[in-house]
Amino acid sequence: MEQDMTSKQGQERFHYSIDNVIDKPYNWSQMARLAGYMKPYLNKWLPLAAFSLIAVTIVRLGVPFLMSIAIDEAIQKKDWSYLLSLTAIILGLYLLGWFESALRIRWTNQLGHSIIFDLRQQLFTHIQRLSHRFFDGRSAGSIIVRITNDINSLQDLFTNGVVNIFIDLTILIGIVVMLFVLSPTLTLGIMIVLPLMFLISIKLRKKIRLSWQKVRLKQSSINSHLNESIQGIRVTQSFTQEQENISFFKRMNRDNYEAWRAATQQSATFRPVVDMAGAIGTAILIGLGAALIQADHISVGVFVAFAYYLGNFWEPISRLGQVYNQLLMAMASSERIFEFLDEKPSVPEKQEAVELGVIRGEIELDDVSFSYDGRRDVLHEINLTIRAGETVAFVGHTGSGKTSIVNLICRFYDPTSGCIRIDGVDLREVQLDSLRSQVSIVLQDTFIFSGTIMENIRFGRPGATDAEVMQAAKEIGADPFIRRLPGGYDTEVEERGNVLSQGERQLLSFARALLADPRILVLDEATASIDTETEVKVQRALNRLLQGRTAIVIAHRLSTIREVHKIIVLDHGRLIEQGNHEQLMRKRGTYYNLVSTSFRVTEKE
Ligand SMILES: Nc1ncnc2c1ncn2[C@@H]1O[C@H](COP(=O)(O)OP(=O)(O)OP(=O)(O)O)[C@@H](O)[C@H]1O
Repeated sequence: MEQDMTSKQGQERFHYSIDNVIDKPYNWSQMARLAGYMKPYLNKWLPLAAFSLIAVTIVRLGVPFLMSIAIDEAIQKKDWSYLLSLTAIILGLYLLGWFESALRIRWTNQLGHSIIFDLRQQLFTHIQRLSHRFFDGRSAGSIIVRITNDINSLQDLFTNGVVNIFIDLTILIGIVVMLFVLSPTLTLGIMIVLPLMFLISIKLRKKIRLSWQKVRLKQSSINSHLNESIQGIRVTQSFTQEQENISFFKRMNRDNYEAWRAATQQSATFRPVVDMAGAIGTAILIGLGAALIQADHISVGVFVAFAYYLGNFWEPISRLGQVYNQLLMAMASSERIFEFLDEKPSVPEKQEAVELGVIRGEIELDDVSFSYDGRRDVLHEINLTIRAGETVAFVGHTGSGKTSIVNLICRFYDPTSGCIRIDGVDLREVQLDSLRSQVSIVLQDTFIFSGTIMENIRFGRPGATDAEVMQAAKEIGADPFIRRLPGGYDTEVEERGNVLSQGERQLLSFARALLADPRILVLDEATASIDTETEVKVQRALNRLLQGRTAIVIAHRLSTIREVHKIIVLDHGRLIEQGNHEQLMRKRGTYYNLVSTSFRVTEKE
């Protein structure tokens, strides 16, 4: 079932298809897989778990039993020294109970957090390696939700749930056994309420579970929307859509609030059911107990022990209900987490993949066709050779397939048919790292990471020294503007590098690429118009960057195109012309038309 945010007022601008309300309560193989995450910690925690289990059982079962002895054997027989020793033992047991619970809270928390740490790390690591295809189909928000919310919802289970299940079950069984030992008649009398309680609670549980799932879905939508609306805030403001955004958020926020309210209300009905069962049980105890005492079937001590045991009986039942809920929530979350973990990269690395040595940088596309979705081919039988050290420009109308070829050369995707070779080696045969470490991409929209300018350039080669970073910046011509910044190379920039201008960001990304010193460089030239002075700087930097390596430029500026060795003209995914500027101009074909229509506006031919 798809969850979409349909509006109460017609068509919504935003659409989130995120998750489903899962109505199948159990998936044991999944639970076993989840439990597997405890394995590394078992050696360390099992002795503690065993200690906790034994200590809790002794305390919870022992105290009421000793009370009954104290009443029947010491108080009624006025044996004060016996009473004193029993009191001392009871106090000792309470002390043991206190020590156990303090210890348990600490270690179960540690266990839970360790498991959550592992799981989150594993999920993040896995996602880092997934292919572009995975990210094509998902919003960043929905991925973030899984790494945060879904994993958080497992936390409760691992910190309290797992351990409590064992302890509570043991106590429950222990109490029932003790009650039967003390008085089977009274026990049977009291247990009459149990089936009734179970019936009501099973009904309630299902409702409660579904309503909590709904809460989670609403939160996921909120998170996805938050992510999107903050990333897109500039567009929102420039189209003055803030009001619409606010009212959409308000609706989602209200939905979330309502879901919470419903879920907490439903959850709150469970406790009274348990309490009611407790009250009925107590009433039966008093009535039936009094009759049994009168008839000399049980002693007063046994009666008191019963009251104690019963007091301890309902709490674990109520807690088990809670754990059951946690278990179901965890099941829904783990299903989503495992779905990501099971996602295989769509460009798999072969077991026997070879490591590319230092490449010369010759690229060959041999009859390459490609489709993103398996339905529509965006590249058709491309044959192309780029010699080592050559600079090649891809030109063509928007959507003609320029970026797609580049995506294939970096092996973000595999061709549907045909083959791509670098220095004669099929890309499907090589280790991805050894390929990608020698190919750099400079995108139009330079991504700036939070950190200093220095760190941002160093991203190109993490091992580079400060001097090397500065050298790269100098060669590119970024040094003067960096030095003019308030903190120079140590100026902090934020995620999108808002303190920098478009041209400055480009120079920064060139410096980054120069530092990486790749054998193959792919450059998606920025389309945004920049002033002539910056243009000259960028062009000079570009020439420096392209020197001595194979370079592919998705070109948007005539000044760049004229300097390249070869121009490849694409049209609707087909390679239709290639040659240098003069040759293609003379041909008066597509390139000629492209230049006269697209480039003349901004530049003279
Ligand atoms: N991730 C994707 N999933 C599905 N289709 C895609 C994807 N990326 C691009 N396409 C489609 O592939 C075709 C070629 O796109 P491509 O990005 O290669 O064009 P381009 O020549 O680089 O265009 P532009 O100059 O606008 O960047 C387009 O029709 C586009 O709709």
